Amino acid sequence: MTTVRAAITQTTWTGDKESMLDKHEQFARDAAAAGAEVVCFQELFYGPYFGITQDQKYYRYAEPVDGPIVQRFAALAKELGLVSVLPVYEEAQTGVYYNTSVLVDADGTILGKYRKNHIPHVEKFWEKFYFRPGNLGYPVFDTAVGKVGMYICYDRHFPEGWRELGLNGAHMVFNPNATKPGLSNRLWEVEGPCAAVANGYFVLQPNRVGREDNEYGEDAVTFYGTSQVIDPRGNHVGALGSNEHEEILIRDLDLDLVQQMRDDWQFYRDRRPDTYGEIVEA
Ligand SMILES: NC(=O)NCCC(=O)O
Repeated sequence: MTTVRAAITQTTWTGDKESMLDKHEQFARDAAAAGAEVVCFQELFYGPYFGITQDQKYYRYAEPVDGPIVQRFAALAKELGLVSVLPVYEEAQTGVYYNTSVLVDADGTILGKYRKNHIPHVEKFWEKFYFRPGNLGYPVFDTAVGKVGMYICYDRHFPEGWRELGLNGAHMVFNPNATKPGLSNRLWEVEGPCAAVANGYFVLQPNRVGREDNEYGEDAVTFYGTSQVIDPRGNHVGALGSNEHEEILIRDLDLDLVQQMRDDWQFYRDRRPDTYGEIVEA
């Protein structure tokens, strides 16, 4: 059996970037001490979820992917031998911003990045003010823990991207989130398991938790946590995260399940791309 010990974290905004960075460094250290080989943080992990409002001041949270934040956590990944998925606010060039996850291997090498392709612009998720849609497709990377893909929050409503990640060879997909009560609750329950079974891979979904009180006053929202890890048969691996508290979820992934599920259900054989032409018409 090939087992990977994975960690995902759910945290609450402290009110400042430096303490968020320190908190996540400690979480990575705690995860590694518990034997984790890979960690994924929540969406835009070191900032508030500023999509609640449209305010230029939040552009200052962006930095290049070779900037100090990624450098710090790449050095930490190397020190801890921990594959790390780092959801950051990327400034690609002056005034060009993406919602990005950077993937760092266990030796500290920056393997690449995924840029969120589907950008929401609905009540309190005003992301088109902050991000260009991604332009890097759906890459999958060979890491020390296996074949890793990434997909970010609102992306999860789009089965097409999940499928691309499967076709590109993913055995585990990390899907960092910032979602809150309301329309998304039921979707949160079904989308991860559906993606896992349809594509025969593990889905790992950290979500923010708690109220971002100190940031938006009366407009503040409460994120519901309940981070989850789902196996290729659609079952939860361990319990969901708390819906109130910060937490590190540490879960053992039996990677043999990927092949077993794909052998039992021949979805890759039986899919009919020749009948799906309309999907790729704009
Ligand atoms: N962060 C983000 O994309 N939120 C959109 C709401 C959702 O998809 O749950």
